[in-house]
Parts: sequence; C-alpha cells; structure tokens
Amino acid sequence: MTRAPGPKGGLILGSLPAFKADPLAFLAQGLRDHGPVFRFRMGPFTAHLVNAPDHIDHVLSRNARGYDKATRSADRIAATTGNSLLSPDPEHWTRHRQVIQPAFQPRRFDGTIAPAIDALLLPAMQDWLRSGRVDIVAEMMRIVIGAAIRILFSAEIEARRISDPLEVLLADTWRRIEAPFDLSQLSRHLHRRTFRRAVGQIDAIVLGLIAARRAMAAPPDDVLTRLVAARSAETGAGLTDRELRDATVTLLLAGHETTANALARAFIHAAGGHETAPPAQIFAEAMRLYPSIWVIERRARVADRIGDFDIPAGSSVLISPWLLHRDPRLWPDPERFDPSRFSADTPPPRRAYMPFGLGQHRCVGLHLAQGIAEHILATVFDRLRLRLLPGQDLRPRPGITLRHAVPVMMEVTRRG
Ligand code: HEM
Repeated sequence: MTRAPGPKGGLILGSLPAFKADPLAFLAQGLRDHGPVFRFRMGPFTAHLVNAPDHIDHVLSRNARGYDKATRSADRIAATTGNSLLSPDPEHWTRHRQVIQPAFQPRRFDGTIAPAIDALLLPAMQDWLRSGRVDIVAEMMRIVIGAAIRILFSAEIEARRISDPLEVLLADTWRRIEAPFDLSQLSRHLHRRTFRRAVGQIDAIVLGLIAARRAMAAPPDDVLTRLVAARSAETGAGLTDRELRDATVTLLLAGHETTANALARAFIHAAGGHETAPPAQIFAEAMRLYPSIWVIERRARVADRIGDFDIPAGSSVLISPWLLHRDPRLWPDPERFDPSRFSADTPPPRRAYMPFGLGQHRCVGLHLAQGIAEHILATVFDRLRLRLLPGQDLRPRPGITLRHAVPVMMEVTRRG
C-alpha cells in the first residue's frame, strides 16, 4: 500500500488545530509541501486532499460510484435540511433530484428573475445614492434572499426573517463540522437551543407557505407549485409536507449565501476598472477567485487508487475549487482579477474551473444563480459607480461557504 504524503500533525488531534486556525492556508501549504494528493488527520478521521483536474474528475464524475456523501459535513448539514438533495442517503437524494432538477431548467425562470430583482434593487439603489455608501455584503444578502423568495415561492417576506435564522444554522453547522466529537449526534435534544429556535423560525415560514399553496385553487407558476405538483414516476405519489419542507429549506440554505457572497466579491473586484466587462464574465471571474463552495467532501466507499496513492475505504476526500482555481499551472497570474479570462475566444482551461461542482451532484441552482447575478451586476453598473472604501479587511472567512468580514463599505455615485 502506498500512502499519500502529508503533514504529521499532533498525536491526538492530528492537523485539526492547523485546519481550524486557517483552513485555506493549511490546504495551500499541504499542496505546496506534499503535492496534489496529500493525506492528513483531523482527530480520528483521515482525509485526503486531491487537487489535479484528472483526479477530481475521477472522484466526482468518472468513478463517482466509488464515493458517496456519507461524510461528516453532509451529516451535519442534514440536521437542518432533513432528507433532501443534500442528504447523504442516496435514496432520498435520487427522489429529490428527480423532482427538483426539472423545476430548475433555465427556461423555467424566463421573465421571472428581472422583475423579482428590480422590485428590491431599484429602490435600494436610490437609498445607496442618497447615503453615498453601501454595505455591499449585507445588501447583496438582503436582495438575493428577497428575490429568491419571490422567484421560488411568489412570496414577499422580509429577508431578515429568513436570513437571520439561516445564518444561525450555517454557523452552527460549521462549528459541528470542525468539532471532532459532536454529542448532538447522540440525541437531537442536545442541539443548542439557538439552533432549535432557528429551525423553528424557518419551519414556521416554509410550512405556512406550503399549507397556503396546497389550498390555492389557481397557484402561481413557480418552483413551489412545481414541487407540490410533482409525482413519482414509479408510485405516482407526491411529496409529503415534510418532504416539501426539507426540499424548500435545502434550496434556501444552498442558494442564498453562495450567490450573495460571490456577487459581493464581483462588485468589490470589478469596481474601479472592470465595470464595462460583460456581467457573465465578471461573475465567472469572481467565482474563480472566490468560489462560495470552497471545499467539497466525499467518502471513499471502497478502497481506491488516485494517481500513485492508495485511498483507504472510509477516508474522506476533499476537493477545493479555491485551490484548483488558483493553480498557476492552469491559470496564469492566478491572483489577478481579470474577467477577460472568460471571453468567448479564451475559454477557461479544461476541467480547471468548477465553482458549481462536477458530476451527478452538480449544482441544481446554477442557472438561477447566474441569472440573478448577471441581472444585478448589469443593472447596478449601468447606472452607478461603486468604489471600495480604503483600509478594509477583505480576507475571506471560510465556513460552510466562503464569507467576508462584514461590513464591506463601497462609495456610490451616479454613473456618467
Ligand atoms: C453562486 C452560487 C452558487 C454556487 C457557487 C453553488 C455551488 C454548488 C456546488 C459546488 C455544489 C456541489 C456540491 C457537491 O458536489 O457536493 C452545489 C450543489 C447544490 N446547489 Fe448550488 N451553488 C450556488 C447557488 C445555488 C442556488 C441558487 C441553489 C438553489 C436555489 C443551489 C442549490 C444547490 C443544491 C440543492 C445542491 C445539491 C445538488 C446535489 O447534490 O444533487 N445552489 N452548489
């Protein structure tokens, strides 16, 4: 057996303290010191980081059967989302994917994205102009969640009623992923009270939306109606209220911070030089440098071999779009923000770009996220001039998603 090289770490916790202190720096250092497949230990768990395009394709796509999502991270996330698309259980995943994927085809959103955003963004831009400033992270979060609620559920709910409890859930989930031993696995009652309260707040909203939708004689044509109407091809059964709740909470959790944080990065880096680049290219480049899902985890179901190294059954395999997108062999001058990398005549290097993942678990919300982001970027840069105020901490804060230190303030003036 050929073990992959890697940092030794401490006797009991292994590399967990170094990972917790700065996960991006820890993984980047491991790559520099040990090469594109390296092994490390986090408490009792063994992990392998894999960072060559061919190896990533092997794990997520070509040999996806050899890997599953029965990972600690998926397990912790399922405490919030229940049995849904993010569930480690392949049966639940298949059922939800069959129902949700058709509801997210790009043409399904024709004509709905722009009005949902404009209703929130246009008045917001007036406020930014009046005060001459905007906290771009908070505003992107508010506008994305508000627009998503309109697009998915045709509802108008104050964004904070959803984003505040989601924030608690995401922070709590990340804490549990980082902890080598989690007593809440023994009993749901050991979940912190704040966690349970946040779940209760979200459930009250989504279960209310589901009940109202079931009672409607002429429901609107949106994602919730499509989920309520979906029937299993084999049994003809529709989703229960619990399944609808799990699907809905999953979409909210997976979609809001990912899109909002990448958008905030797009504004921060495009302002002052790249505003006239096509919005699709600005957003693609922001997600290259700041992929919201900065690490993807799988578990080896059976023993495998990646490159020259043996991967034992049960080992966790980590793939980091953050590292892949900054590899200087794939991306010349990787730290430079340059939307023209994505112009039609310079397609990105093959298999070197994966902000939405790869293979069967590839993001279902991809077209929605891109549609929302491109419309917001185009509308704002068409009318306003944004400049980053100096002296701010822009370092990324990795959690479940790649976050920012907040607030990030930008100066706002009228364009032209
Ligand atoms: C810029 C925004 C987004 C980014 C960067 C992103 C990224 C990703 C990535 C990397 C995965 C694959 C994870 C894996 O393989 O384990 C994923 C899966 C997923 N995403 Fe997104 N996402 C974004 C927006 C959205 C939106 C708007 C929604 C829905 C409203 C969404 C819903 C999901 C769901 C449900 C999955 C699980 C798919 C599955 O396992 O079958 N995402 N996303």
